[in-house]
Amino acid sequence: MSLRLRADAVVLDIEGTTSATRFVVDVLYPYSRARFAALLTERAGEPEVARAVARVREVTGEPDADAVRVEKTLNAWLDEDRKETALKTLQGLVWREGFARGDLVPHFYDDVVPALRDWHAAGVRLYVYSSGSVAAQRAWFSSAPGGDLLPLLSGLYDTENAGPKQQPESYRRIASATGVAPGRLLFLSDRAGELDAARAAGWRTVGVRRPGEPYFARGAGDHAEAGTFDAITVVRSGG
Ligand SMILES: CSCCC(=O)C(=O)COP(=O)(O)O
Ligand SMILES: [Mg+2]
Repeated sequence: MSLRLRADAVVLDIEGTTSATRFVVDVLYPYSRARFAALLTERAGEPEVARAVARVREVTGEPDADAVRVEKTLNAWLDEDRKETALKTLQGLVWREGFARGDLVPHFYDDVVPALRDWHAAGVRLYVYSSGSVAAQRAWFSSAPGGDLLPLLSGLYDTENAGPKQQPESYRRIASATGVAPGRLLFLSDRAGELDAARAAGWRTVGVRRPGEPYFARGAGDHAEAGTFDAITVVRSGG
């Protein structure tokens, strides 16, 4: 089924929406898991690492947790696929270097990049809102196989600068930062809980349901649905 929606900006979820969850879980997660010990010991003095470690200790209520204990916590969160901000910050630091070295190449579903180029060419602004950190998002989109996609993007949001993805307040914060009216923002995500929160903030929503994705069977609740990005036509104000 194809959808035609009025919006001035599209906000993209990554995992399960632009890209395969399997790639994130089978490639990115092991890559970070194998490098946490070195990050926590050799780079503990870097402000970003120190801040994230302090947050891990705060969340777990273990103020004296040493590097080994923090690593155990991070790995347990990875096993649960818990979208904890401190975990995402530390993963982002590791992945950024993996992408820069060419160890990692991001995955995008085939329909995604052509649609992003079309929407951008039509004057639709594009943003990202993902649990993956802004550092990870920047590395992800700039290392896209067909060339750097960052010039297409007007802004990047994560759980650090916008807040949790299932809370309407996060979507209000993003709307206000972009200056786009909530009713003109279209959020694409694989998770009904995120779509519900966006709609509660007055946004338009489309559930992206791709066969094989973990949330495919659960459906998108009562949100409009699309199986691929090329099934979505975005029409700007006055268009
Ligand atoms: C390049 S972001 C890596 C993906 C990730 O770690 C993640 O948690 C994505 O979650 P999303 O909110 O995009 O479903
Ligand atoms: Mg997702």
